Amino acid sequence: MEQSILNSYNEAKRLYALHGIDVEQVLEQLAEIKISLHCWQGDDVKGFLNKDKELGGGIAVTGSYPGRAGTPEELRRDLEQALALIPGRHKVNLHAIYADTEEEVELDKLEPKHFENWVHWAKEQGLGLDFNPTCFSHEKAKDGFTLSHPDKEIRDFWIKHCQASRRIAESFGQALGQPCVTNFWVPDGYKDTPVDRLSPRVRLKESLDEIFSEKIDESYNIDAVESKLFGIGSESYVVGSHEFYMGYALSMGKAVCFDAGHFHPTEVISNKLSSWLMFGDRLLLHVSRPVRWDSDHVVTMDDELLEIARELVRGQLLDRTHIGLDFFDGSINHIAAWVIGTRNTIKALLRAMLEPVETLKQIELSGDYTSRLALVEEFKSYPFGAVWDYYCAKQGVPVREGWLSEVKKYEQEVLLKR
Ligand SMILES: C[C@H](O)[C@H](O)[C@@H](O)C(=O)CO
Ligand SMILES: [Mn+2]
Repeated sequence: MEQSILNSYNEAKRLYALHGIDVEQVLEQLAEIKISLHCWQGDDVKGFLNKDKELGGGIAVTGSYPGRAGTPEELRRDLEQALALIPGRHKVNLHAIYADTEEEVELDKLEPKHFENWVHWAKEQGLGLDFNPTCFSHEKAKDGFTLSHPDKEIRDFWIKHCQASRRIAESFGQALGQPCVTNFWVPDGYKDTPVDRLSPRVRLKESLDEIFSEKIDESYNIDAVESKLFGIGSESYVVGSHEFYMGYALSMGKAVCFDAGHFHPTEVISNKLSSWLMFGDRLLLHVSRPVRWDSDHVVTMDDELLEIARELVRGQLLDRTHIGLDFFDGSINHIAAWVIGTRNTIKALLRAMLEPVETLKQIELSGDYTSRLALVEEFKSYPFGAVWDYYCAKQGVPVREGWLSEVKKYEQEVLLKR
């Protein structure tokens, strides 16, 4: 390790120690946190089943940056490249449409065997896997409804797909010795104001009940449900609203997935986590960045990211939280997007861990809001960057922007030749 990195780290360690913060211990804790890298950033949410299908479900990718992965091998190689530039050991989050198979298989007929290559790879790389049924970009979802569709035949197709997805997830958990988190998100909703808001919700609940009726050991698979305020084409009404899934998850013992882009523009998920975890057992995060709408921009070190990290750290909620990413930007290098978003998420957690939480809580309790504001603001310029640099070097990944030249090299040697 470069001497200058070590010197800066030692000085930072001394400053943090003055506030009772044990930096070595913080770094040990940080190394335990897994971030789930969403595979769909690598190919603009195309997938490998039904490749020719348009992206549906009211989500959109803009940009046509060259080099996106076109095969499972390319996607794995790209993920390896990204992971080599990110400190720590993490997970990869797959959608059902990323099945790696030569077979022409419908979504309701998917089996663990269609994901065997992913499992072998994950084992070899020491990664965990998470999973999602893909209830969009499909003929049977083209009118905007899936699990709450009025037509029972269509509903049954999606129920079977979700049941198949849970079995695949269970096989991941069994093979990899760590639970797979399966997230259920459906786009169902109306563009314009509906007359009947209740019936689709009754149908969605019934479908979910059927999907979850099969008992699966939570040491292999953990179910999460993801709400949304609106999507393209479902501006006026989404069946799986926040209130719907809060109620469903609480009554059924499921996790809630909070996507940072799925609420009103002035609403933040950081303010919701502690409330949920008072009543629910665990949560899933979709760390994303909405710009004016659910635009799924790459995660930056903005106030909300830091506030999410602080909530998890200050409330000791990390043990009950699964952290996943959910952004897709087709206008920049696909691997750089992963690296920027994931490094920022880890860095935000580190920053939050390097705050004098207990002192701040005491100050707040005593009513000394002047000191609270003063300390919080001063800590924003404490030398967390020196600790981050040391952590990256210790974990064997590039320090500071050193990763960028590696991505550019990979772009020249691999991506631009696709
Ligand atoms: C591809 C993901 O499942 C999707 O982004 C979902 O999680 C979501 O956030 C939809 O807006
Ligand atoms: Mn999401």
